[in-house]
Amino acid sequence: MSGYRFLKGHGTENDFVLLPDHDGTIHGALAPERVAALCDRRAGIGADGVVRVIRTAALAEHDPSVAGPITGDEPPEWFMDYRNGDGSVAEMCGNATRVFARHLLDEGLVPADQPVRIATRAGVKTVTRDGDTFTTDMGTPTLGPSSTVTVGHQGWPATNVDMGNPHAVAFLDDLAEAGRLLEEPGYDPAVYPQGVNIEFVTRVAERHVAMRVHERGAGETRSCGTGACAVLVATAIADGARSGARPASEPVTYRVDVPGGELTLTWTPDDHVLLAGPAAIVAEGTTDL
Ligand SMILES: N[C@@H](CCC[C@H](N)C(=O)O)C(=O)O
Repeated sequence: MSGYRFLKGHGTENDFVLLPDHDGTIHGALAPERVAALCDRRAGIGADGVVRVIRTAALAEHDPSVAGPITGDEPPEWFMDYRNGDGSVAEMCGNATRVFARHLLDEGLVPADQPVRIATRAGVKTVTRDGDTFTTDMGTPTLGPSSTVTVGHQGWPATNVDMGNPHAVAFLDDLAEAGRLLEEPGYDPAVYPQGVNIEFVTRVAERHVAMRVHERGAGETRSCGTGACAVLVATAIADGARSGARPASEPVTYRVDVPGGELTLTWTPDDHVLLAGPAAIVAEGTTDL
């Protein structure tokens, strides 16, 4: 057998090709064309994004800018090098953190009895496991200026929530209003100069919402973990369950339904967002792509 190793995994059907490249010797700078070829759903393996599993020290050799967000005395050994399906680099992927942690645990690359610390371009994330549920501490959300998002001729006000990557959250009466999302929705490039992930949300019940997402660099996907975090923050503020600015005395928890499953989101009193959900590895093999 020739080629290099890959695994295929998903978190609530947000799917990824994992590339174990521990010392950064196989993929060098990981060309965007290779990422796009792997993610191609007809000519490739098919995925929303690629996750390179690489030692933090090895990636820092190719890309010194990754060292910035990973401060502290003990940087995690493993770096989640995330690329969108179009080959672009993304700072963060919430669903991929769970799949990444599961992979490290499955392969014995981290101790089984401790939380898994992962280095990312958006800082260090810690994942804990309880059976098949993986919970990632996604850190503190940042609110930005509101704007308008559009699909065709229809527009909605959107809450701006940064989870390490940018999000615009729009509330709809019915998720079908967003149409087929075959094209990128409109957004204000002055507010989002690096592009944006756009979430469309509708209320289901108290502390329970459903969402669809159009991801930057991937199109409409079946789930988005950082998007679900942004939805929690926007909804909790809209519901008066939490103020963006004021510390809270109690955690606020929402169920967020995505087309690919269900996520549980908690905004803690100390202003962290916890993302909980499943993570699966479904295949592995080798590829020449
Ligand atoms: N699906 C991910 C987010 C992936 C990156 C995003 N498309 C971006 O460009 O910011 C998630 O689960 O958070």
